[in-house]
Amino acid sequence: MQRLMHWIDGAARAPGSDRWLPVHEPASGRVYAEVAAGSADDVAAAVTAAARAAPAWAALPNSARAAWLERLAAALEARIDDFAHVEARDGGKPFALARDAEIPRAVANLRFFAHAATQFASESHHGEAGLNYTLRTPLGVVATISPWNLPLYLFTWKIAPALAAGNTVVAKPSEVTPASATLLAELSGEIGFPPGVINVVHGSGADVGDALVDDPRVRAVSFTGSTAVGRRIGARTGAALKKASLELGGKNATLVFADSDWETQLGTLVRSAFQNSGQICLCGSRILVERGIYETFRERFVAEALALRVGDPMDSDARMGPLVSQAQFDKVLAAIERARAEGGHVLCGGHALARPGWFVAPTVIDGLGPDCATNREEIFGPVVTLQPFDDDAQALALANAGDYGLSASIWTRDLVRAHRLAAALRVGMVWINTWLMRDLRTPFGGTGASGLGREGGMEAMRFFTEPKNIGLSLE
Ligand SMILES: NC(=O)C1=CN([C@@H]2O[C@H](COP(=O)(O)OP(=O)(O)OC[C@H]3O[C@@H](n4cnc5c(N)ncnc54)[C@H](O)[C@@H]3O)[C@@H](O)[C@H]2O)C=CC1
Ligand SMILES: O=C(O)/C=C/C=C(\O)C(=O)O
Repeated sequence: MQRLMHWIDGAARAPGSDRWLPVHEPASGRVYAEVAAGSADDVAAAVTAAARAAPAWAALPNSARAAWLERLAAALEARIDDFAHVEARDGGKPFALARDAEIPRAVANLRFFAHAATQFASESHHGEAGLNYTLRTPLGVVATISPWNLPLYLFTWKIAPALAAGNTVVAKPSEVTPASATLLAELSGEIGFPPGVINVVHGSGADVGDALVDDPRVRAVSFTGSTAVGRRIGARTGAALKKASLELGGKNATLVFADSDWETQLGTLVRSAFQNSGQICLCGSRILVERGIYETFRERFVAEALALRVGDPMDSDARMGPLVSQAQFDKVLAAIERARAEGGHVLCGGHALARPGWFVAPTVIDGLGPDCATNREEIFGPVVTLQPFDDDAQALALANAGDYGLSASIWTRDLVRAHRLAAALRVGMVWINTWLMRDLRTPFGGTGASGLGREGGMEAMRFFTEPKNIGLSLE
Protein backbone atom coordinates (compact mmCIF):
# COMPACT_ATOMS: atom_id res chain seq x y z
CA MET A 1 0.00 0.00 0.00
CA GLN A 2 1.17 3.52 -0.84
CA ARG A 3 2.84 5.29 2.09
CA LEU A 4 2.83 9.10 2.30
CA MET A 5 5.91 10.32 4.14
CA HIS A 6 6.96 13.54 5.80
CA TRP A 7 9.14 15.91 3.76
CA ILE A 8 11.94 17.21 5.97
CA ASP A 9 15.16 18.93 4.97
CA GLY A 10 14.62 18.23 1.29
CA ALA A 11 13.91 14.50 1.58
CA ALA A 12 11.06 12.08 2.25
CA ARG A 13 11.18 10.80 5.84
CA ALA A 14 9.32 7.99 7.55
CA PRO A 15 7.87 8.87 10.95
CA GLY A 16 10.32 8.31 13.81
CA SER A 17 7.72 6.22 15.61
CA ASP A 18 6.98 4.11 12.49
CA ARG A 19 3.29 4.71 13.17
CA TRP A 20 0.96 5.29 10.20
CA LEU A 21 -2.62 6.51 9.82
CA PRO A 22 -5.09 5.14 7.27
CA VAL A 23 -6.06 7.38 4.34
CA HIS A 24 -9.52 6.77 2.91
CA GLU A 25 -11.04 7.20 -0.51
CA PRO A 26 -14.37 8.95 0.23
CA ALA A 27 -16.05 7.58 -2.90
CA SER A 28 -15.75 4.01 -1.61
CA GLY A 29 -14.91 4.42 2.06
CA ARG A 30 -11.91 2.12 1.51
CA VAL A 31 -8.40 2.70 2.85
CA TYR A 32 -6.11 3.30 -0.14
CA ALA A 33 -2.93 4.60 1.50
CA GLU A 34 -1.22 5.27 4.80
CA VAL A 35 0.20 8.55 5.99
CA ALA A 36 2.97 9.17 8.49
CA ALA A 37 1.61 9.62 12.01
CA GLY A 38 4.01 12.35 13.06
CA SER A 39 5.15 13.02 16.59
CA ALA A 40 6.73 15.88 18.51
CA ASP A 41 10.15 14.47 17.52
CA ASP A 42 9.29 14.71 13.82
CA VAL A 43 8.10 18.28 14.35
CA ALA A 44 11.33 19.14 16.14
CA ALA A 45 13.38 17.68 13.25
CA ALA A 46 11.41 19.71 10.72
CA VAL A 47 11.69 22.93 12.71
CA THR A 48 15.43 22.35 13.11
CA ALA A 49 15.79 21.95 9.33
CA ALA A 50 13.68 25.04 8.73
CA ALA A 51 15.68 27.08 11.25
CA ARG A 52 18.95 26.00 9.61
CA ALA A 53 17.67 26.99 6.15
CA ALA A 54 16.13 30.29 7.27
CA PRO A 55 19.13 32.70 7.14
CA ALA A 56 20.14 31.79 3.59
CA TRP A 57 16.54 31.87 2.31
CA ALA A 58 15.92 35.24 3.96
CA ALA A 59 19.16 36.60 2.50
CA LEU A 60 18.19 35.77 -1.09
CA PRO A 61 17.17 38.74 -3.21
CA ASN A 62 13.38 38.96 -3.44
CA SER A 63 13.61 38.25 -7.15
CA ALA A 64 15.43 34.97 -6.45
CA ARG A 65 12.70 33.81 -4.04
CA ALA A 66 10.15 34.86 -6.65
CA ALA A 67 11.96 32.75 -9.24
CA TRP A 68 11.77 29.66 -6.99
CA LEU A 69 8.03 30.15 -6.55
CA GLU A 70 7.62 30.63 -10.29
CA ARG A 71 9.51 27.39 -10.91
CA LEU A 72 7.29 25.52 -8.48
CA ALA A 73 4.19 27.03 -10.11
CA ALA A 74 5.38 25.95 -13.56
CA ALA A 75 6.18 22.42 -12.36
CA LEU A 76 2.74 22.14 -10.78
CA GLU A 77 1.05 23.55 -13.86
CA ALA A 78 2.73 20.91 -16.00
CA ARG A 79 1.09 18.22 -13.87
CA ILE A 80 -2.39 19.60 -13.27
CA ASP A 81 -4.12 16.37 -14.27
CA ASP A 82 -1.98 14.23 -11.93
CA PHE A 83 -2.63 16.53 -9.02
CA ALA A 84 -6.36 16.71 -9.84
CA HIS A 85 -6.53 12.90 -9.77
CA VAL A 86 -4.82 12.82 -6.42
CA GLU A 87 -7.14 15.48 -5.02
CA ALA A 88 -10.30 13.81 -6.37
CA ARG A 89 -9.33 10.46 -4.89
CA ASP A 90 -8.21 11.83 -1.54
CA GLY A 91 -11.00 14.36 -0.94
CA GLY A 92 -13.86 12.97 -3.05
CA LYS A 93 -14.28 16.16 -5.06
CA PRO A 94 -15.24 15.98 -8.74
CA PHE A 95 -12.10 15.56 -10.85
CA ALA A 96 -13.27 18.42 -13.10
CA LEU A 97 -13.55 20.77 -10.12
CA ALA A 98 -10.00 19.92 -9.07
CA ARG A 99 -8.62 20.13 -12.63
CA ASP A 100 -10.43 23.29 -13.72
CA ALA A 101 -10.58 25.30 -10.51
CA GLU A 102 -8.67 24.11 -7.48
CA ILE A 103 -5.29 23.04 -8.84
CA PRO A 104 -5.15 26.04 -11.22
CA ARG A 105 -5.84 28.20 -8.17
CA ALA A 106 -2.91 26.53 -6.38
CA VAL A 107 -0.73 27.48 -9.37
CA ALA A 108 -2.13 31.01 -9.21
CA ASN A 109 -1.37 31.24 -5.48
CA LEU A 110 2.30 30.40 -6.10
CA ARG A 111 2.52 32.85 -9.02
CA PHE A 112 0.66 35.62 -7.26
CA PHE A 113 3.01 35.54 -4.29
CA ALA A 114 6.06 35.20 -6.53
CA HIS A 115 5.05 38.60 -7.89
CA ALA A 116 4.20 39.84 -4.40
CA ALA A 117 7.78 39.08 -3.35
CA THR A 118 9.03 41.67 -5.81
CA GLN A 119 6.16 44.15 -5.32
CA PHE A 120 6.03 44.21 -1.51
CA ALA A 121 7.06 47.61 -0.22
CA SER A 122 7.15 49.26 3.16
CA GLU A 123 6.16 52.74 4.25
CA SER A 124 8.24 55.84 4.77
CA HIS A 125 7.16 59.10 6.44
CA HIS A 126 8.82 62.45 6.01
CA GLY A 127 7.81 65.34 8.28
CA GLU A 128 8.29 67.12 11.60
CA ALA A 129 9.61 63.91 13.16
CA GLY A 130 12.34 63.57 10.57
CA LEU A 131 12.49 60.70 8.12
CA ASN A 132 10.93 57.45 9.24
CA TYR A 133 11.21 54.31 7.21
CA THR A 134 10.00 50.84 8.09
CA LEU A 135 11.91 47.64 7.51
CA ARG A 136 9.88 44.47 7.05
CA THR A 137 11.95 41.44 7.87
CA PRO A 138 11.02 37.77 7.66
CA LEU A 139 9.98 36.14 10.93
CA GLY A 140 12.17 33.03 10.53
CA VAL A 141 10.35 29.71 10.84
CA VAL A 142 6.58 29.79 10.45
CA ALA A 143 3.91 27.08 10.65
CA THR A 144 0.97 26.57 8.35
CA ILE A 145 -1.91 24.27 9.27
CA SER A 146 -4.42 23.59 6.53
CA PRO A 147 -7.69 21.63 6.27
CA TRP A 148 -9.11 18.89 4.05
CA ASN A 149 -11.79 20.75 2.09
CA LEU A 150 -9.51 22.51 -0.43
CA PRO A 151 -6.26 20.70 0.29
CA LEU A 152 -3.68 22.03 -2.18
CA TYR A 153 -5.52 25.31 -2.75
CA LEU A 154 -5.25 26.27 0.91
CA PHE A 155 -1.85 24.63 1.46
CA THR A 156 -0.35 26.87 -1.25
CA TRP A 157 -2.42 29.88 -0.16
CA LYS A 158 -0.43 29.75 3.08
CA ILE A 159 3.04 28.55 2.14
CA ALA A 160 3.37 30.90 -0.86
CA PRO A 161 3.23 34.22 1.04
CA ALA A 162 5.28 32.76 3.88
CA LEU A 163 8.07 31.80 1.47
CA ALA A 164 7.76 34.96 -0.62
CA ALA A 165 8.25 37.07 2.51
CA GLY A 166 11.50 35.21 3.25
CA ASN A 167 10.44 32.66 5.88
CA THR A 168 11.00 28.94 5.92
CA VAL A 169 7.95 26.79 6.53
CA VAL A 170 6.84 23.74 8.44
CA ALA A 171 3.46 22.85 7.00
CA LYS A 172 0.91 20.46 8.44
CA PRO A 173 -1.73 19.41 5.92
CA SER A 174 -4.84 17.66 7.15
CA GLU A 175 -4.28 14.01 7.96
CA VAL A 176 -7.61 13.39 6.15
CA THR A 177 -6.24 14.58 2.75
CA PRO A 178 -2.44 14.40 2.89
CA ALA A 179 -1.69 13.33 -0.70
CA SER A 180 -1.44 16.53 -2.75
CA ALA A 181 0.81 18.30 -0.24
CA THR A 182 3.11 15.26 -0.23
CA LEU A 183 3.28 15.34 -4.02
CA LEU A 184 3.97 19.08 -4.06
CA ALA A 185 6.79 18.65 -1.55
CA GLU A 186 8.29 15.93 -3.76
CA LEU A 187 7.95 18.25 -6.73
CA SER A 188 9.84 20.95 -4.82
CA GLY A 189 12.62 18.39 -4.35
CA GLU A 190 12.61 17.49 -8.06
CA ILE A 191 13.14 21.11 -9.07
CA GLY A 192 15.92 21.50 -6.51
CA PHE A 193 14.28 23.73 -3.93
CA PRO A 194 16.84 24.47 -1.20
CA PRO A 195 16.51 21.79 1.54
CA GLY A 196 14.73 22.89 4.72
CA VAL A 197 12.81 25.75 3.11
CA ILE A 198 9.60 23.72 2.66
CA ASN A 199 8.95 21.00 5.22
CA VAL A 200 5.80 18.93 5.57
CA VAL A 201 4.95 17.03 8.74
CA HIS A 202 1.90 14.80 8.66
CA GLY A 203 -0.21 13.59 11.52
CA SER A 204 -3.05 14.41 13.82
CA GLY A 205 -3.79 17.75 15.39
CA ALA A 206 -3.14 16.38 18.85
CA ASP A 207 0.27 14.87 18.02
CA VAL A 208 1.66 17.27 15.40
CA GLY A 209 -0.51 20.40 15.55
CA ASP A 210 0.07 21.13 19.21
CA ALA A 211 3.81 20.42 19.02
CA LEU A 212 4.16 22.71 16.02
CA VAL A 213 2.16 25.55 17.55
CA ASP A 214 4.08 25.27 20.82
CA ASP A 215 7.62 25.04 19.39
CA PRO A 216 9.28 28.28 20.54
CA ARG A 217 11.27 28.53 17.30
CA VAL A 218 8.01 28.83 15.31
CA ARG A 219 7.27 32.56 15.15
CA ALA A 220 3.82 32.56 13.53
CA VAL A 221 0.97 30.17 12.82
CA SER A 222 -1.41 30.47 9.89
CA PHE A 223 -4.41 28.20 10.40
CA THR A 224 -7.58 27.38 8.47
CA GLY A 225 -10.08 24.98 10.02
CA SER A 226 -12.71 24.64 12.69
CA THR A 227 -13.53 27.39 15.16
CA ALA A 228 -12.83 25.01 18.07
CA VAL A 229 -9.26 24.32 16.93
CA GLY A 230 -8.81 27.99 16.00
CA ARG A 231 -9.65 29.00 19.56
CA ARG A 232 -7.16 26.46 20.91
CA ILE A 233 -4.39 27.73 18.62
CA GLY A 234 -5.28 31.34 19.45
CA ALA A 235 -5.00 30.63 23.17
CA ARG A 236 -1.60 28.94 22.81
CA THR A 237 -0.09 31.48 20.43
CA GLY A 238 -1.47 34.27 22.62
CA ALA A 239 0.22 32.83 25.69
CA ALA A 240 3.50 32.51 23.78
CA LEU A 241 3.11 35.98 22.21
CA LYS A 242 3.48 34.67 18.70
CA LYS A 243 1.48 35.77 15.67
CA ALA A 244 -1.59 33.83 14.58
CA SER A 245 -3.86 34.17 11.58
CA LEU A 246 -7.08 32.22 12.11
CA GLU A 247 -9.45 31.57 9.22
CA LEU A 248 -12.35 29.62 10.69
CA GLY A 249 -15.89 28.50 9.95
CA GLY A 250 -18.88 30.25 8.42
CA LYS A 251 -22.66 30.21 8.35
CA ASN A 252 -23.03 32.50 5.41
CA ALA A 253 -26.22 34.21 4.30
CA THR A 254 -27.37 34.53 0.69
CA LEU A 255 -29.83 37.45 0.38
CA VAL A 256 -32.11 37.10 -2.65
CA PHE A 257 -34.33 40.09 -3.48
CA ALA A 258 -37.38 40.01 -5.73
CA ASP A 259 -35.80 42.52 -8.12
CA SER A 260 -32.72 40.36 -8.73
CA ASP A 261 -31.98 38.28 -11.81
CA TRP A 262 -32.24 35.22 -9.63
CA GLU A 263 -33.76 33.06 -12.35
CA THR A 264 -30.86 33.56 -14.73
CA GLN A 265 -28.41 33.29 -11.84
CA LEU A 266 -29.90 30.18 -10.32
CA GLY A 267 -26.92 28.10 -11.42
CA THR A 268 -24.54 30.28 -9.40
CA LEU A 269 -26.91 30.31 -6.43
CA VAL A 270 -27.04 26.51 -6.45
CA ARG A 271 -23.26 26.32 -6.81
CA SER A 272 -22.81 28.68 -3.87
CA ALA A 273 -24.80 26.24 -1.76
CA PHE A 274 -23.41 22.91 -2.93
CA GLN A 275 -19.94 23.34 -4.47
CA ASN A 276 -17.56 20.74 -3.08
CA SER A 277 -20.59 19.19 -1.30
CA GLY A 278 -20.98 22.40 0.71
CA GLN A 279 -17.54 21.89 2.24
CA ILE A 280 -16.21 25.39 1.58
CA CYS A 281 -16.21 27.93 4.37
CA LEU A 282 -17.76 30.46 1.94
CA CYS A 283 -20.76 28.38 0.86
CA GLY A 284 -24.10 30.12 1.39
CA SER A 285 -25.87 27.81 3.82
CA ARG A 286 -28.70 30.18 4.84
CA ILE A 287 -30.67 31.44 1.86
CA LEU A 288 -32.88 34.43 2.72
CA VAL A 289 -35.54 35.13 0.10
CA GLU A 290 -37.87 38.13 -0.22
CA ARG A 291 -41.39 36.94 0.56
CA GLY A 292 -42.92 37.98 -2.77
CA ILE A 293 -40.81 35.42 -4.66
CA TYR A 294 -40.36 32.90 -1.84
CA GLU A 295 -42.60 30.13 -3.15
CA THR A 296 -41.47 30.38 -6.76
CA PHE A 297 -37.84 30.55 -5.71
CA ARG A 298 -38.24 27.56 -3.41
CA GLU A 299 -39.78 25.47 -6.16
CA ARG A 300 -37.10 26.33 -8.72
CA PHE A 301 -34.21 25.99 -6.27
CA VAL A 302 -35.39 22.58 -5.07
CA ALA A 303 -35.82 21.43 -8.67
CA GLU A 304 -32.20 22.46 -9.40
CA ALA A 305 -30.93 20.73 -6.27
CA LEU A 306 -32.76 17.54 -7.27
CA ALA A 307 -31.22 17.75 -10.74
CA LEU A 308 -27.65 17.99 -9.41
CA ARG A 309 -25.85 14.85 -10.44
CA VAL A 310 -24.16 13.32 -7.41
CA GLY A 311 -21.66 10.66 -8.31
CA ASP A 312 -18.20 9.25 -8.47
CA PRO A 313 -15.54 12.00 -8.55
CA MET A 314 -14.17 10.55 -11.78
CA ASP A 315 -17.55 10.68 -13.54
CA SER A 316 -17.27 13.72 -15.78
CA ASP A 317 -20.99 14.45 -15.38
CA ALA A 318 -20.88 14.46 -11.58
CA ARG A 319 -21.39 17.90 -10.09
CA MET A 320 -21.09 16.71 -6.49
CA GLY A 321 -19.07 13.93 -4.91
CA PRO A 322 -19.14 12.39 -1.44
CA LEU A 323 -18.30 14.04 1.84
CA VAL A 324 -14.68 13.79 2.85
CA SER A 325 -14.84 11.35 5.75
CA GLN A 326 -16.96 9.11 7.89
CA ALA A 327 -16.82 11.78 10.61
CA GLN A 328 -18.13 14.49 8.27
CA PHE A 329 -20.80 12.11 6.88
CA ASP A 330 -22.00 11.32 10.42
CA LYS A 331 -21.95 15.00 11.37
CA VAL A 332 -24.02 16.07 8.36
CA LEU A 333 -26.61 13.30 8.77
CA ALA A 334 -26.92 14.16 12.46
CA ALA A 335 -27.45 17.82 11.57
CA ILE A 336 -30.27 16.84 9.19
CA GLU A 337 -31.92 14.79 11.95
CA ARG A 338 -31.56 17.74 14.30
CA ALA A 339 -33.24 19.99 11.72
CA ARG A 340 -36.17 17.57 11.57
CA ALA A 341 -36.35 17.51 15.36
CA GLU A 342 -36.37 21.31 15.39
CA GLY A 343 -39.43 21.28 13.13
CA GLY A 344 -37.76 21.85 9.74
CA HIS A 345 -39.38 20.65 6.51
CA VAL A 346 -36.93 18.69 4.39
CA LEU A 347 -37.87 19.72 0.86
CA CYS A 348 -35.38 17.46 -0.91
CA GLY A 349 -32.50 15.19 0.02
CA GLY A 350 -32.19 14.57 3.72
CA HIS A 351 -30.56 11.17 3.35
CA ALA A 352 -27.41 9.30 2.39
CA LEU A 353 -27.21 7.70 -1.06
CA ALA A 354 -27.68 3.94 -1.14
CA ARG A 355 -24.15 3.14 -2.33
CA PRO A 356 -20.72 2.68 -0.79
CA GLY A 357 -18.87 5.86 0.19
CA TRP A 358 -19.92 8.96 2.05
CA PHE A 359 -22.54 10.44 -0.28
CA VAL A 360 -25.34 12.67 1.02
CA ALA A 361 -28.04 14.01 -1.29
CA PRO A 362 -28.29 17.81 -1.71
CA THR A 363 -30.67 18.86 1.03
CA VAL A 364 -32.93 21.91 1.25
CA ILE A 365 -34.84 22.67 4.43
CA ASP A 366 -37.34 25.39 5.32
CA GLY A 367 -39.65 26.24 8.19
CA LEU A 368 -36.87 27.12 10.65
CA GLY A 369 -36.15 30.50 12.25
CA PRO A 370 -32.86 32.20 13.02
CA ASP A 371 -32.48 30.90 16.58
CA CYS A 372 -32.38 27.16 15.99
CA ALA A 373 -29.11 25.24 15.93
CA THR A 374 -29.64 24.39 12.24
CA ASN A 375 -29.39 28.07 11.37
CA ARG A 376 -26.65 28.89 13.85
CA GLU A 377 -24.13 26.06 13.67
CA GLU A 378 -21.84 25.29 10.77
CA ILE A 379 -22.83 22.01 9.09
CA PHE A 380 -20.22 22.05 6.30
CA GLY A 381 -22.14 19.76 3.99
CA PRO A 382 -24.75 19.85 1.20
CA VAL A 383 -27.44 21.25 3.46
CA VAL A 384 -29.07 24.67 3.12
CA THR A 385 -32.04 26.36 4.72
CA LEU A 386 -34.50 28.82 3.18
CA GLN A 387 -36.05 31.66 5.20
CA PRO A 388 -38.42 34.37 3.92
CA PHE A 389 -38.01 38.08 4.72
CA ASP A 390 -40.26 41.10 4.25
CA ASP A 391 -37.89 44.06 3.93
CA ASP A 392 -34.24 45.12 3.99
CA ALA A 393 -34.20 45.52 7.76
CA GLN A 394 -35.44 41.99 8.35
CA ALA A 395 -33.05 40.59 5.74
CA LEU A 396 -30.17 42.29 7.51
CA ALA A 397 -31.27 41.11 10.96
CA LEU A 398 -31.56 37.51 9.75
CA ALA A 399 -28.21 37.67 7.96
CA ASN A 400 -26.47 39.07 11.03
CA ALA A 401 -28.03 36.55 13.45
CA GLY A 402 -25.48 34.14 14.88
CA ASP A 403 -21.87 34.06 15.95
CA TYR A 404 -20.14 33.58 12.59
CA GLY A 405 -19.16 36.49 10.37
CA LEU A 406 -17.31 35.23 7.33
CA SER A 407 -19.12 36.17 4.11
CA ALA A 408 -22.45 36.93 2.48
CA SER A 409 -23.84 37.39 -0.99
CA ILE A 410 -26.53 39.90 -2.00
CA TRP A 411 -28.66 39.43 -5.10
CA THR A 412 -30.48 42.57 -6.28
CA ARG A 413 -30.48 45.04 -9.16
CA ASP A 414 -30.74 47.94 -6.70
CA LEU A 415 -27.07 48.76 -6.15
CA VAL A 416 -27.77 51.46 -3.59
CA ARG A 417 -29.56 48.88 -1.45
CA ALA A 418 -26.77 46.40 -2.09
CA HIS A 419 -24.14 48.89 -1.01
CA ARG A 420 -26.09 49.90 2.13
CA LEU A 421 -26.58 46.28 3.16
CA ALA A 422 -23.00 45.30 2.34
CA ALA A 423 -21.74 48.02 4.67
CA ALA A 424 -24.05 46.85 7.49
CA LEU A 425 -23.43 43.12 7.24
CA ARG A 426 -21.24 41.86 10.08
CA VAL A 427 -18.90 39.82 7.87
CA GLY A 428 -15.43 40.06 6.36
CA MET A 429 -16.45 39.62 2.71
CA VAL A 430 -19.55 40.40 0.63
CA TRP A 431 -20.32 39.51 -2.98
CA ILE A 432 -23.00 41.37 -4.95
CA ASN A 433 -24.71 39.40 -7.72
CA THR A 434 -21.92 36.84 -7.71
CA TRP A 435 -20.22 34.33 -5.42
CA LEU A 436 -16.60 33.30 -4.81
CA MET A 437 -15.30 35.82 -7.32
CA ARG A 438 -11.75 36.10 -6.06
CA ASP A 439 -9.12 38.76 -6.57
CA LEU A 440 -6.08 37.49 -4.68
CA ARG A 441 -5.09 41.04 -3.71
CA THR A 442 -8.11 41.49 -1.44
CA PRO A 443 -8.26 40.86 2.33
CA PHE A 444 -9.67 37.40 3.04
CA GLY A 445 -11.13 36.41 6.41
CA GLY A 446 -13.94 36.94 8.86
CA THR A 447 -15.07 38.33 12.18
CA GLY A 448 -16.55 36.80 15.34
CA ALA A 449 -16.44 33.01 15.36
CA SER A 450 -15.12 33.11 11.77
CA GLY A 451 -11.66 34.11 12.82
CA LEU A 452 -9.01 36.68 13.44
CA GLY A 453 -6.82 38.49 10.95
CA ARG A 454 -6.83 38.54 7.18
CA GLU A 455 -5.04 36.56 4.50
CA GLY A 456 -4.44 37.47 0.87
CA GLY A 457 -2.42 40.08 -0.97
CA MET A 458 -0.29 42.42 1.08
CA GLU A 459 -2.18 41.47 4.26
CA ALA A 460 -0.47 38.09 4.05
CA MET A 461 2.92 39.64 3.31
CA ARG A 462 2.54 41.89 6.34
CA PHE A 463 1.46 38.96 8.52
CA PHE A 464 4.57 37.00 7.60
CA THR A 465 6.98 39.88 8.33
CA GLU A 466 8.02 41.90 11.35
CA PRO A 467 8.01 45.67 10.95
CA LYS A 468 10.86 47.69 12.38
CA ASN A 469 10.61 51.47 12.20
CA ILE A 470 13.74 53.60 11.94
CA GLY A 471 13.60 57.34 12.60
CA LEU A 472 16.37 59.57 11.25
CA SER A 473 16.84 63.13 12.43
CA LEU A 474 17.09 65.58 9.59
CA GLU A 475 18.36 68.43 11.77
N1 LIG B 1 -12.98 26.99 7.77
C1 LIG B 1 -12.91 25.90 7.09
O1 LIG B 1 -12.69 25.98 5.95
C2 LIG B 1 -13.02 24.56 7.73
C3 LIG B 1 -13.96 24.31 8.69
N2 LIG B 1 -14.04 23.08 9.24
C4 LIG B 1 -15.12 22.87 10.24
O2 LIG B 1 -14.63 22.06 11.27
C5 LIG B 1 -15.44 20.90 11.41
C6 LIG B 1 -14.60 19.75 11.89
O3 LIG B 1 -13.63 19.39 10.94
P1 LIG B 1 -12.18 18.92 11.43
O4 LIG B 1 -11.52 18.10 10.43
O5 LIG B 1 -12.35 18.32 12.78
O6 LIG B 1 -11.42 20.32 11.50
P2 LIG B 1 -10.07 20.67 12.23
O7 LIG B 1 -10.12 22.11 12.59
O8 LIG B 1 -9.81 19.67 13.31
O9 LIG B 1 -8.97 20.41 11.10
C7 LIG B 1 -8.29 21.39 10.37
C8 LIG B 1 -6.78 21.23 10.55
O10 LIG B 1 -6.45 21.48 11.90
C9 LIG B 1 -5.61 20.45 12.39
N3 LIG B 1 -5.73 20.35 13.84
C10 LIG B 1 -6.63 19.65 14.56
N4 LIG B 1 -6.39 19.80 15.89
C11 LIG B 1 -5.32 20.63 15.99
C12 LIG B 1 -4.57 21.17 17.09
N5 LIG B 1 -4.89 20.90 18.35
N6 LIG B 1 -3.53 21.99 16.84
C13 LIG B 1 -3.21 22.29 15.57
N7 LIG B 1 -3.85 21.80 14.49
C14 LIG B 1 -4.90 20.98 14.69
C15 LIG B 1 -6.09 19.23 11.61
O11 LIG B 1 -5.16 18.19 11.67
C16 LIG B 1 -6.26 19.84 10.23
O12 LIG B 1 -4.99 19.95 9.60
C17 LIG B 1 -16.05 20.72 10.04
O13 LIG B 1 -17.23 19.97 10.11
C18 LIG B 1 -16.30 22.13 9.65
O14 LIG B 1 -17.47 22.59 10.26
C19 LIG B 1 -13.19 22.08 8.88
C20 LIG B 1 -12.23 22.27 7.92
C21 LIG B 1 -12.11 23.53 7.22
O1 LIG C 1 -9.28 31.79 -0.88
C1 LIG C 1 -10.33 31.33 -1.34
O2 LIG C 1 -10.70 31.61 -2.47
C2 LIG C 1 -11.15 30.40 -0.60
C3 LIG C 1 -10.85 29.96 0.60
C4 LIG C 1 -11.68 29.00 1.24
C5 LIG C 1 -11.46 28.58 2.50
O3 LIG C 1 -10.55 29.14 3.26
C6 LIG C 1 -12.18 27.46 3.12
O4 LIG C 1 -13.13 26.93 2.54
O5 LIG C 1 -11.75 27.09 4.19
